[in-house]
Amino acid sequence: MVQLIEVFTKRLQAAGLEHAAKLVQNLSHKLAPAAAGQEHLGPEFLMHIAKDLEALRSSIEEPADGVILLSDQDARHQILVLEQSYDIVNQLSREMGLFGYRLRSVVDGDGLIAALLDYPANAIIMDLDAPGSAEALTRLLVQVRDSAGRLLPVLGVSHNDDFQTRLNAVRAGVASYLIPPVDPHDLVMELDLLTHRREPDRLHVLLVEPSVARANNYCGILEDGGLEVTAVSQPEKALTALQEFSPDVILMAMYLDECTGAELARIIRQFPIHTSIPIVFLGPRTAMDQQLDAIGVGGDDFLSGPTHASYLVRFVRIRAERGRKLRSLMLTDNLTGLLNHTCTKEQLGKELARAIRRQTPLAFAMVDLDDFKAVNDTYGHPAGDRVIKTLARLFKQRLRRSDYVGRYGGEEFAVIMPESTAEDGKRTLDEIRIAFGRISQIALNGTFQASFSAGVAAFPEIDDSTDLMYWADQALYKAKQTGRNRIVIYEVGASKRKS
Ligand SMILES: Nc1nc2c(ncn2[C@@H]2O[C@H](COP(=O)(O)OP(=O)(O)OP(=O)(O)O)[C@@H](O)[C@H]2O)c(=O)[nH]1
Repeated sequence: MVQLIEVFTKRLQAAGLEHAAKLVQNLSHKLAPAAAGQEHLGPEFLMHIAKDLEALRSSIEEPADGVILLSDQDARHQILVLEQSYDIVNQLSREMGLFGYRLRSVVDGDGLIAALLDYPANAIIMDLDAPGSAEALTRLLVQVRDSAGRLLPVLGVSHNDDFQTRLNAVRAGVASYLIPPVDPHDLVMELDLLTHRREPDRLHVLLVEPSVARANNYCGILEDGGLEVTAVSQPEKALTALQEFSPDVILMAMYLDECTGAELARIIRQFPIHTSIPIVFLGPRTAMDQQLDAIGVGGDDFLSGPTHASYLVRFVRIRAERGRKLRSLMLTDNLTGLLNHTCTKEQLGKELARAIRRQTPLAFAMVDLDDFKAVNDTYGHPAGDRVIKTLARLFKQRLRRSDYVGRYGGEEFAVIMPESTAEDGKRTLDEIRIAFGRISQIALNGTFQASFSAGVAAFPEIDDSTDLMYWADQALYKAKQTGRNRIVIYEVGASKRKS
């Protein structure tokens, strides 16, 4: 019997089911005296055994039922957890699973190293007190690095909040340090930061240059320097390119065919969304007066040729980086990092134009947190802010990269889903709604669940962005009227136009 348990435990460990293995061992220790007739098989004892069996059953289930893992995010979302408490692992799996993280747990350092051999983890959460000493922690993390073949971010959890222990952790290479009880939301936030650093997209340059030879020359140099370039020769094409490519900087010839560069700059600056894009004029060294005139009407700088290739690339890169930073400050919401109200509306216009041009569907949704006044009144404004941030994070994780989500108002969001019908949009939002409802929102005076309602409208049924917003809002109103915590599609035929 003892041998049987040992073999079975080893098989469970080999399958990566460390917790199940530990539970089987505990169970066998409890059953041994009963088997030897030294324990009375009363209801209390049997209840204990039943509880252990239930824990064993759930330890081999998927970490969080209903978790929808986005396939392209799987690898980034695999996390190894070194933690001996089954309850803590279970709670983390459940809550973090809602954000798409899949956890595999181990109970000691050896288990951690063994798991790294066949589990492509992207980060480690570990009880820093488990290795026993600072030296053992350092040794373990060196082993981790050797086994993984790369540096994995380690989030440490420790009961010790003193300077020396923190210093030991930093020296061992621990990236984040958390004190229990650990809120799974804090872990998700840390993991998002550590594991979702996206390679920044290449800096994008819009070149407005009527001479084909000069345009080719600039494109060649800038592209060789790692920049992405869209070149147009006519001024009116520049406006369309601006809409479509959102460049980080505009390089513009002083003299264009239909107008001057200064005139085109003035037109560009008439669009509020384009006020932060740096404009650099290209022209001969001699035209000092025109240079100053051009800068006076909204240009940012002047580049007179001929210029050395490496200087040109550095010059443009610096302007583009600054342009991108400014743009992100202007376009995103402080609390959530989502697009702000103005930018969301602009983006809807762009995406709808694209959908009309390509004749592909587009779903648009207005989303509003339910009974949010009561949340603020009962749990306080900071708890309310946290709910807003949690939903924003969930949107970012669950939506595709091609979707856009903006904070439209205080507790109101807008979601743009290109290439999605109203039904597709409803399905996606329903998955997010269900996941959101499962998240425990933690406040100082209690734990609660929050929900949201949404209304969806779509192209081609509706082909105007103001109408899309209006009808999505009407559908949202209906969702609220019919009980909240639901997604309602605007019904075509109810009345197609608002006027
Ligand atoms: N914490 C927090 N609360 C906000 C923020 N913006 C708006 N709110 C609050 O959100 C609440 C919205 O309340 P209502 O418009 O009455 O709607 P509701 O209580 O959510 O009810 P329904 O929308 O009908 O489900 C108000 O109490 C606002 O103060 C914010 O940024 N943070």
